[in-house]
Amino acid sequence: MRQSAQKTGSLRMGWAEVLTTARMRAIEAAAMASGAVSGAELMERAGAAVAGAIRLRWPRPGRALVLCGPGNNGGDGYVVARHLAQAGWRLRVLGMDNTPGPDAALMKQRWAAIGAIAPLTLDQLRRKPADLCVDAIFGTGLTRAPKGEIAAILAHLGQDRATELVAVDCPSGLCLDSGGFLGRPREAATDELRARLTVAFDSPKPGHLLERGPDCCGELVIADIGLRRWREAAVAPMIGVAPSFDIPDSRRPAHGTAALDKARAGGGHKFTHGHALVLAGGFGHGGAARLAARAALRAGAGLVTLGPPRAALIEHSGPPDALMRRGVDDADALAALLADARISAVVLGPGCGVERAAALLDPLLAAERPCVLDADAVTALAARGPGGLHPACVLTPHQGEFARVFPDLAAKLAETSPHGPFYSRIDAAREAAARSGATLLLKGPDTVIAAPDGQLRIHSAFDVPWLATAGAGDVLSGIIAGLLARGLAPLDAAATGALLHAAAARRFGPGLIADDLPDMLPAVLRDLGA
Ligand SMILES: NC(=O)C1=CN([C@@H]2O[C@H](COP(=O)(O)OP(=O)(O)OC[C@H]3O[C@@H](n4cnc5c(N)ncnc54)[C@H](O)[C@@H]3O)[C@@H](O)[C@H]2O)[C@@H](O)CC1
Ligand SMILES: [K+]
Repeated sequence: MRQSAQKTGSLRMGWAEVLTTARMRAIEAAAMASGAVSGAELMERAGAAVAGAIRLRWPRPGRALVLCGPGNNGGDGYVVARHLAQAGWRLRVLGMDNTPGPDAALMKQRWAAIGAIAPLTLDQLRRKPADLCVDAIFGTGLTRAPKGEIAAILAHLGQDRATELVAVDCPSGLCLDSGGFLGRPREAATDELRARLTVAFDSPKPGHLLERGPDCCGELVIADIGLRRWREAAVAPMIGVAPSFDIPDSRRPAHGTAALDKARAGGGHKFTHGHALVLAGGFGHGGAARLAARAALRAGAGLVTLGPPRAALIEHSGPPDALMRRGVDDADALAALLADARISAVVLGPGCGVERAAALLDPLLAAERPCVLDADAVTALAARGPGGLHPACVLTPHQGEFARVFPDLAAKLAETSPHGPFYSRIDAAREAAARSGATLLLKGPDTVIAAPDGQLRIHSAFDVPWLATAGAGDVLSGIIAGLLARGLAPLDAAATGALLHAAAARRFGPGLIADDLPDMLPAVLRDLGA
């Protein structure tokens, strides 16, 4: 997501609902069935919103080329053309030679009354240069990979970096349920469509936030077209629980901080803020655990104990003095330590060593304590299989670790197909959470967090590429553990943790190293009013 998405009123509140394309269609259908609004009215609002967003960014009218596809996305395009022409733009409209549905047909007719429609062909596209090109070829109705002339047109648009591209709902070909381009490899490609601006309707879709979506949509604007009443009335059976996402720089993410407020309401004693235990590895490998422990302290855990083998205790004698240290040699020692019910969260994995992580996993799981399983603990899980976890476990794999534990799901995630929707990171995280019985946070700039009951959050942080730095994952584990220790539910702890982690990186800026992250947390928490 680029910067000005934050300026749209509906997104400023922070956690927002993300709609799958099926749910979006159901909401539109409910609105139209109510008789309160017609499909044509919705299309007028959608097209007007796109034209308005264009005029805000390019106030001086120029030459615009509008490409209209065979369905309602094309219908929106004809509305955009009409509004831009009325605002003094010089228009060329290329349209598919078909009979669209009644709403799009009406919009085509309304445009035809004031301007020409040339055929949507590569030849026509190349004829005259334009300052701006509006892509209204395909939106949420894309079911299969574009072929033939349309594929050639999209390839041409992908290669043409000189014309500003504005996408209606999405760059055409993008699968809005996954963020991949149908029929193309899942990785970035040099000729993929890169819009400067994408105007989507009512709510973001997963494809705007995942995989190629953020890079290819450019600045994302969510236009309110008056469907909110039906979205809020929509009940779960339509499509299950909708995921949420965070917007960079949002000041007060309602749900995220609500969870923190609740945790803080416990009172002032250090034990009411929980006690996090961070298990560390052998001598010389303690840096990762120290990062996690510092982050757990900064995230507000009342007490944090670092637990290396006794022989490695000496390595941890430096600051912070607020940190407690306790030797944990083996499984028996951990079981004994966890007999203290005041230890309310545990981190296992960062810098731990796979063998030690595997040995400590059994007593940790037996204690049924909220825990974060990261790094070497995830690798250790791969050997024994992901079964037998519990919902208070938060598993935090990056893509590579995910593939070790869930190779079949990772393989599905890498697949491309000519038909949509693609198997998405949402599908993979949800399936992995259900299979393991744990809360799963699949790391990336497009972090997806799934609870075993199907609840989902998306945390989009494409604007902080400098967060991909050694040790940042260890800090994330520590933040989540700190929040778990304070009593947040696993899904809230993981989602709020991802949000605080990215916000800390954003506040620091480029040049960040993982050591800087924990110490940015007080400022971030202050900003959030938490
Ligand atoms: N339904 C509504 O009330 C509203 C819809 N809106 C617009 O409508 C769009 C969805 O409209 P549609 O459902 O008509 O879908 P699209 O306009 O995205 O495209 C669907 C059309 O393309 C065809 N198609 C799909 N894949 C193809 C391929 N690979 N090659 C050739 N043809 C292909 C389909 O058979 C169908 O005719 C949204 O993205 C949005 O832009 C907006 O106007 C808001 C209101
Ligand atoms: K489009």
